[in-house]
Amino acid sequence: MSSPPILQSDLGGFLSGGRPGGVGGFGAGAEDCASVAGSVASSSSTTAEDTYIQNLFATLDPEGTGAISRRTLESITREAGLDPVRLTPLREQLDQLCDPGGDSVDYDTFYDLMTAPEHAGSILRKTIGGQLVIPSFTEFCQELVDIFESVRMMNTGQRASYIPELSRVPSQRFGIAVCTVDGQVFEYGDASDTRGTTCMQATCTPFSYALAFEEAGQEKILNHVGREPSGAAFNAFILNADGLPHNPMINAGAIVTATLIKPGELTSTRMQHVMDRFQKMAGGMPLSFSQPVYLSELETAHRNFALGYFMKSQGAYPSDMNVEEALDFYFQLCSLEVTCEQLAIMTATLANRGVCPLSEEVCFSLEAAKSTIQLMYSCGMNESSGEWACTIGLPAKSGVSGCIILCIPNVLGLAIWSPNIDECGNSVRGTKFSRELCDRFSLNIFDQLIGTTSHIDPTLPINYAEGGPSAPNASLGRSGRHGLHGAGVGGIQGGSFIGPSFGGGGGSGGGGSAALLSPGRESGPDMGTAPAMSAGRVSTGPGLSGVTSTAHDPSLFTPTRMSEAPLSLKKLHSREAAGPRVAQLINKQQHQELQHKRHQLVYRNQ
Ligand SMILES: NC(=O)CC[C@H](N)C(=O)O
Repeated sequence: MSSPPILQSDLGGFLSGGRPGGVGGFGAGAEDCASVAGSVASSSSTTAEDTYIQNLFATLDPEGTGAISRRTLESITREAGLDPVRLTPLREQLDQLCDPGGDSVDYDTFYDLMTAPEHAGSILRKTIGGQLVIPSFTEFCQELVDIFESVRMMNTGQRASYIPELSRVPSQRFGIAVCTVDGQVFEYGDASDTRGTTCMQATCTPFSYALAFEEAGQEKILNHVGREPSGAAFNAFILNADGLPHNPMINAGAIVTATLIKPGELTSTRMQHVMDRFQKMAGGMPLSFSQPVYLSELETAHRNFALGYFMKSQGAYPSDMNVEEALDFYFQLCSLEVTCEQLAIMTATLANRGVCPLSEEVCFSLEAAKSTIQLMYSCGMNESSGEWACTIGLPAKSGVSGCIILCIPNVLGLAIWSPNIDECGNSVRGTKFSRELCDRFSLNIFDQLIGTTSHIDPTLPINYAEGGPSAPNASLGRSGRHGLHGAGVGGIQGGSFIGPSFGGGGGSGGGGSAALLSPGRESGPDMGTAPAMSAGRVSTGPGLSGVTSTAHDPSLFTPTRMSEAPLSLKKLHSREAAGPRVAQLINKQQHQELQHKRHQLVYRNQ
C-alpha cells in the first residue's frame, strides 16, 4: 500500500506510477513543496484533491522528511479543542494504518487518512486546513474566560426558593461550557465535576419538545400547545384563546408537550426512554437524576397541580391523559441532572440540526431541531423573551436552577450555570454573560442582517490577534468576507496560509497553491483548483447573510496569516512569530488543566 520514499527528482515517476500526487521524500524546504505542488496541480494525473492533500502534508512536514509524527496529528486535533469522543474515528484509523507503537505517518498513510470514507479524514482535513467552525478556538475560549471573570463578581439575584432544594445550592457556583458543531469543547469554572452538576429544570423543555415533535409530529403538537410567547411568568395561570398553553417552553406547555412522549407507556419506561435519548444528544455521557430535587418540587408544586387541573378542565391534554401522571413525568424531567458540558453538547446537537457533534449520531430530525430553535428564540426566556430577542438575539432557554442554554445554529451550543436568578426566573450571571458575549461577537442574528457598514473595511480580514474584539475595522461581515475573498484570494489577506511554506508571517505569501489551504467551510478539495476561488466561509453562523456590527463572528476567526494560524501550527512551526498574545495563551496553564480534567471525565464515562 505504501510507496517507497522518493527523492524530489523521482517525483514524476512516482506520480505516474504510484499514488497520485505523492509528496513523500521531498528533500527540499517548504517553499519548494509549494512550488512542486503547483506544478503537480497542473499534471493531468493529479487531481485538485491530491494537490490539496499534498499541501496539507507539506505544511506539517516543512523540512520535507517525508513523514510526520502521529503525536503531532493528535496534538493538533486536541489543541483545536476537539473532544476525544469526536476524535475516536481518527484514532481508530490511525491504529489501523500505522505500525503498532509507531509514531511515523508517511505520505501514503496520510493520504489514506485524509480520504478515509469515515469521519476521521474530514476532521483532520478541517483541522489542518483551518476549516473548523471556530478555527482559532483557543482565542475564542480565552474571550469566554475573560467574560466569565468579568461577570463572576456579580452577586445580585436569588436562588429559586419555591423549590427548597434549589435554595441549598451555593450561589457562588458558576460554570460555562461550549461545544461547536465540529465537536470542539471547552468548559470553565464549575462546569463538569460534582460541583458543576445541576438539575435541568426548564432547560429540559427544548429537548423534550424535540422528542415530542419527533414522535407525535408538528400537527398533533399544535392541537395541544401554541407557539406564542405568553408575555407572562413561566408559571402564570393563563391559557390562550383556545384553552391551550401559549407555548412549550413555559410550565403549562412543557407539562402538556411531555405527555406526547411515548404516551400510554409506564412512566418508568418513558423516563428511561428520555434519559437514553438525552444521553445520545449529550454525546453518550449518561445523565443522572436528583431525587431530592424531584421530591422537593413534588412537595411544593401546588401551583403546577392547579395549572395541571385547569388545563384538564380546558381540554388541553390528549383525552386519556391522567393529570397526576403528566405532572409527575414533568417533575422528573426537570430533576434530570447534567453538567454544563453535557448541556452544551445537547444544545450543540440542536445547533447541528439534530446530529450530535461528538458522536455524529442523528438524534432527531432537522425539522424537529428547527422548530425547537424557533421556539427558543421567541419564547425561551420567560416574560423577558422579547427583550432577550432584541438585546441578545439568540435562541436560548433558561431554567430556575440557574441554567441558560444558547443555541447558535450551525456554530455552537453554549451552557451557563449560576444559581441566582432574576424576577423572570433567568440566571443573573447567565444573562449578563450572554449579553457580553453578544456585545463582543457578532452572534446576534440581526448583526448578520442589519449591521453597520461604516465600521467594516472590506479589504481587511479579521485580524483577531492584533485588533482584538473592539478594534475598529477588525470585523467583516459574512458577506464582506465573501466579497473580499471571492474577489481573488490569490495570496493576499483573504487566504489562509497556515503553514510556514505559505505566506510565512506576513500574510503576503504566494498566490497559486497557497490558497489551497484556505478555510472555505464547504469548499472541500476543490478549493485547490484555483487561487481565486472563494475562501469565504459559507453558510455557517446564524445563517443569515449580511453585514455585521463591529463585533466578531467567531466562526470567522479564520487564520489569515501565520500569526493567526491555528495555535497548534503556530506552536509547531513558529512560536516566536505568533506574537505575545499567543504566547500568553500557550502559557494558560489553567486552560490546559481544565482540558485535562475534562478528558479524564470523558474517558471515565466511556
Ligand atoms: N422555568 C423553570 O425552570 C421552571 C421549572 C420548574 N420545575 C417549575 O415547574 O416551576
